[in-house]
Amino acid sequence: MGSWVHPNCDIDNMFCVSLLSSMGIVIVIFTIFCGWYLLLKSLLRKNKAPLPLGTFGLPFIGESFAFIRACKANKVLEEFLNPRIAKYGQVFKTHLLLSPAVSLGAPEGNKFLFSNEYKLVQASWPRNVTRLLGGGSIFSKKGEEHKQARHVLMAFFGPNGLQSFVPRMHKTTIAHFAQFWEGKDEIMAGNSIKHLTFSLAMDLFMSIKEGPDFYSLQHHMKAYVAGMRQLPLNFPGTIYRKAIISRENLFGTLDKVICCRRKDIEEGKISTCPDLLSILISTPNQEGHLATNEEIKDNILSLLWAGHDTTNCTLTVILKYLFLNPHCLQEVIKEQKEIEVAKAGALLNWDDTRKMKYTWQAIQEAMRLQPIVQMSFRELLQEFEYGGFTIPKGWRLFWQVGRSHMSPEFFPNPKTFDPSRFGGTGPPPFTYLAFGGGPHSCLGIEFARTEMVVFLHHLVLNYEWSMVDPNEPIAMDPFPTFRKGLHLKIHKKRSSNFL
Ligand code: HEM
Repeated sequence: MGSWVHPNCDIDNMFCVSLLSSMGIVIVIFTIFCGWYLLLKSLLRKNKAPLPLGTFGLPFIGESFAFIRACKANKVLEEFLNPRIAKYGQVFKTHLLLSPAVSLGAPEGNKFLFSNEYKLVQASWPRNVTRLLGGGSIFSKKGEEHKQARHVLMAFFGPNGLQSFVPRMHKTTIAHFAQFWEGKDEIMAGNSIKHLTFSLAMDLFMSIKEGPDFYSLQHHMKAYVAGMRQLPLNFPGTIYRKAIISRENLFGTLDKVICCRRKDIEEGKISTCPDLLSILISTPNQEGHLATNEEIKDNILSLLWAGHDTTNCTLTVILKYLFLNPHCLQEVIKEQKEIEVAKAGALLNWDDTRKMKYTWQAIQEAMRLQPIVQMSFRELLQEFEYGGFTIPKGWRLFWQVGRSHMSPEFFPNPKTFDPSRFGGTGPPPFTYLAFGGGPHSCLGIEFARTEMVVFLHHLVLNYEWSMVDPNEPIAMDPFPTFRKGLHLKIHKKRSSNFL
């Protein structure tokens, strides 16, 4: 009995057979090719140094959770680095924040990394951060473009640029103490100092004093900065989405401020260097180009982000170490008194701040014991060999600020707070990295140094302080933050010369 067959069925069957056999051929060719490729790769690898020891951890997540947990607990060295160094050696591989990564060791690894910027490695920030910083930001620039951006910003952040702003910093600091510390016997120092460093940035970056623009920027900065610590989940209701919206709101205010300033400069109503904004508007890069509004906005936001919490967290850490080491505090007071006597009531200037050598040593020592920025990443531009290992292109190098800070070889009695380590020629090169190193080292180091010594000048001459809980724990958020806000008892020693 003949079966009923659709007239198109034979054609379909033939088509299926030929499709299957073609696919079979493709699969066979693909398999041969892959086998050949793997064989070739393994033959080539035989002549190459091996990959560093270490583990990539879980699929996709890698060792990110262990790393983030150690960072948050302020125990990167003890809980993440040291166990791996003990197991795998100074150079080891891991998998962090969605990418294979290698730690090179210190100080040799630091030297290697910083001297190969632009050549073998380049700065690399996670996508969640670059999306919020914007393409015009110095943090997003690579190679030649980075050099150009840095050149323009140094017109403000270099010693020559900053000199004229020191008396203004001192004045704002005095006003801050009068508003927030005067008449109090207790204070949450973390909040107060955060407000001061924000006020200084507002004033020196854009000449914005407390008022509607100040409060609007302060409000939106909070949500913006919170987004930097999130995965880039851009959905309604996520912290990341809120940060993106805040960036747009911040841009709204900045647009208005930049527009007014351009007009004032064009009409000759204002000098071209009363603050960072005017300098950015009027300073061409080495190729003669002026910055666009987008670049100016991206950079101002980036600098507010990079310079605000870093400096205020550092100041709180210093207050702790000076309180716990009264003999060092006495040295700081002695130095500041000598400067004050010589000033005879005038506001501090640049030269005064450079005379505050012991105070600066105490700040550096506090940052040795408690690094503020914990680590950073670089992306590998090409494969290279280091320490007997092959490091493949596309992996990331991650360096840790504190890796050599506790080494007795470079810092004898490493747990002791001893500012004099930074006297003379200071620690050996590439062992102390609180402000990074190489072409991407901290752009704001002189700005931060000046803010901090001016703050300490006023504080130690006018106030005594004690920590309500000397064991108040510090969490990394992402910078060292006292869990209770650094609760201090304060006592005014005398009425200030300036009040
Ligand atoms: C005590 C306070 C500060 C600490 C501990 C600190 C630390 C650092 C570190 C470790 C780096 C290097 C990051 C890397 O290599 O990937 C860096 C870079 C940077 N810092 Fe700071 N910083 C501080 C204050 C500031 C201030 C006040 C500003 C500006 C207002 C600033 C702006 C920058 C910028 C723009 C970069 C990137 C430079 C570049 O890529 O060329 N920092 N900082």
